[in-house]
Amino acid sequence: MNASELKRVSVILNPKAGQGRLLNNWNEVITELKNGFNDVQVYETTAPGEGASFVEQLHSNSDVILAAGGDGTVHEIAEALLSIKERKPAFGILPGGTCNDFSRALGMNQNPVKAAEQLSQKNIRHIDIGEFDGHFFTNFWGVGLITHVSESIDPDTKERFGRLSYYLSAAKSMQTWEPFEISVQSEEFQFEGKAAMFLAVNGPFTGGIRPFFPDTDIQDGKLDCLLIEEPSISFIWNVLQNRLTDTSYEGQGYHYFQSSEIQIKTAPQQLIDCDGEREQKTPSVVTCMKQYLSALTGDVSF
Ligand SMILES: Nc1ncnc2c1ncn2[C@@H]1O[C@H](COP(=O)(O)OP(=O)(O)OP(=O)(O)O)[C@@H](O)[C@H]1O
Repeated sequence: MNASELKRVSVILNPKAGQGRLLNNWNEVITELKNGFNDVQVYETTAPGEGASFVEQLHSNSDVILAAGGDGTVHEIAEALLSIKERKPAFGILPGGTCNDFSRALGMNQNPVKAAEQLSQKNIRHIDIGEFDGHFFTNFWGVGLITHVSESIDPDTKERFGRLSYYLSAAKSMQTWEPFEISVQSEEFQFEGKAAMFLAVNGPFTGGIRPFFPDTDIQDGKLDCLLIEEPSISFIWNVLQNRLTDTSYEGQGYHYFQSSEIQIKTAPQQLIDCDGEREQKTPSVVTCMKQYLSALTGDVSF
């Protein structure tokens, strides 16, 4: 698929995402998109799951499908698109939620009008996608502390404090976390023991910040993985200083590695957090599907 073939765009809009943030300048967003594409159609969702149904209806008549909303909308639409067996339209994001982690990974401007301008440039890249047990993820797969953090975010706090609510919830979860037994098996790294969290990421942003995984590459066919045995203040300090991949910190309760396939077993069974959605449980085999999706990207060096 090359840029000149991208003419028909279907925009799937969650008008409720980020308290309707995208609607503030929606006419300008559409004007920008029409500068780049011949045919721009908008479909508004009215309930969870409708984004996926739109993808099923629209994919054969669209060159590009844009997810307009937050990370939940992005996950739903990307997963539906990735499940299509035939030719897949290209994927793009108009960021409209709280963290917009995967849109940041694709280099999208967080101002929706500017993001529409970037999309109209038709800068197409083939990007990696995560897969586990028949499901897809664009940004991350995790168990342990990360699941507790997203589960304990209070919707009112999220509405008032936005991204800060993730850190407030993380601080709360740090006091109540419980270790679990984990077995991590991959070609590059093996571990058996107690842990607080295991995370495998495709994009570098988690909770809207980059320091967790400064060096990720979403075209290298590998996931960046982090195993934390016991979270500590010194660990958080390392994270905030952007030094997580510095191997001299190995042995201080965390392990960082890259891999394209990881087998994870836990006891007791753990709820998986996948791009912020929490439905499946361990055990799992998590893999990276190299350059599996054509995506419209913004200003980012790959
Ligand atoms: N009209 C709608 N009303 C309510 N929920 C919807 C609607 N359309 C889509 N949804 C669902 O809302 C969920 C959350 O959406 P999304 O993550 O985009 O917004 P958000 O929660 O405001 O953003 P963020 O996750 O970044 O905070 C998605 O799972 C989506 O399926």
